[in-house]
Amino acid sequence: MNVLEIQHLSKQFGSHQVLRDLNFQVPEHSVYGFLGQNGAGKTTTMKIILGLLKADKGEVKVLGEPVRYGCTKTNRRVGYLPDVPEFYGYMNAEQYLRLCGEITGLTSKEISLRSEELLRLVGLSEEKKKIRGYSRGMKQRLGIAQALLNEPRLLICDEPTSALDPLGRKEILDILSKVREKTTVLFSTHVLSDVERICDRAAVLKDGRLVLSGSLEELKAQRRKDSLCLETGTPEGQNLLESEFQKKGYVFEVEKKNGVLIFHTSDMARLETELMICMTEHNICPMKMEVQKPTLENLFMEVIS
Ligand SMILES: Nc1ncnc2c1ncn2[C@@H]1O[C@H](COP(=O)(O)OP(=O)(O)OP(=O)(O)O)[C@@H](O)[C@H]1O
Repeated sequence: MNVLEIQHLSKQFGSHQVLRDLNFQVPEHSVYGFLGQNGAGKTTTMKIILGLLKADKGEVKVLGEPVRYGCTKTNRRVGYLPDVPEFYGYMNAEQYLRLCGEITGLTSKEISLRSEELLRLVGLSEEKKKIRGYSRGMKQRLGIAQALLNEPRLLICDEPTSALDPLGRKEILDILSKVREKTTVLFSTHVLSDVERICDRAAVLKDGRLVLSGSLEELKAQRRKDSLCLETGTPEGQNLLESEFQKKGYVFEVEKKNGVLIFHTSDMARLETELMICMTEHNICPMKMEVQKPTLENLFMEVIS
């Protein structure tokens, strides 16, 4: 089942077309990475999902129910962590969650039980100090606890790891990874390693268009360009291999970088076998041979540039 469905979504600010015919679905219990450079339209999309901005065209459905601008009905099932969450600094975490619980109509007992569980989840159960003394990472963790208080079916986090140090980033990613058992997570980021670490699906937004979307495996397979780096003893050997293998149908490209040949291929096994045969026949001695798998980073650079 899809927790979130976005169809033909478009949005313009003045003459600036920010979103152009966006289509994607977020399946239940997935951790979905929403990637894009600064200004790509990630926050705009999230605000439309939350009914905080009006779309010009298209439809957004949360759990099968259409989202309407200004009508927060679907938000009863959605938790939201903005990029810079704001709190009452004079409260401690427990007091703050109690206030949020009371506003959302939870009973006192429900608030106590859920706050205890959530503060444990985000590593703040022993933290008694006022929120004004919190680090950025602690505030993000408290923001996640707050967003989960109402047991949402969809948790939306806007760049939850940006501006955090590696430890803070890891803590947030571990939490998001853990909560997928209970909810579905959509989070925006421009940090690819975050996506590779915890997401099962991702979409890449560029100039308001989705240039890629799917499971991480599907994404990598779409642009599968395994490559093989080869160092040989002599420039003559290199030149021969370069010209021989450029002609092969299963080799997209042969690059030469700092004395290393890089073969981009659709058939790694065949490339390895035929390279070995060719090198043996021409007495070319391989110094180093290394297969490089496509990473999300390479793929992102490919579609963004
Ligand atoms: N209310 C608004 N009025 C006019 N332009 C806006 C408004 N909100 C956003 N924009 C513009 O829309 C574009 C997309 O902004 P958005 O905040 O959605 O991008 P983003 O992908 O979240 O970027 P970032 O990573 O920097 O947060 C930007 O060029 C931004 O300046």
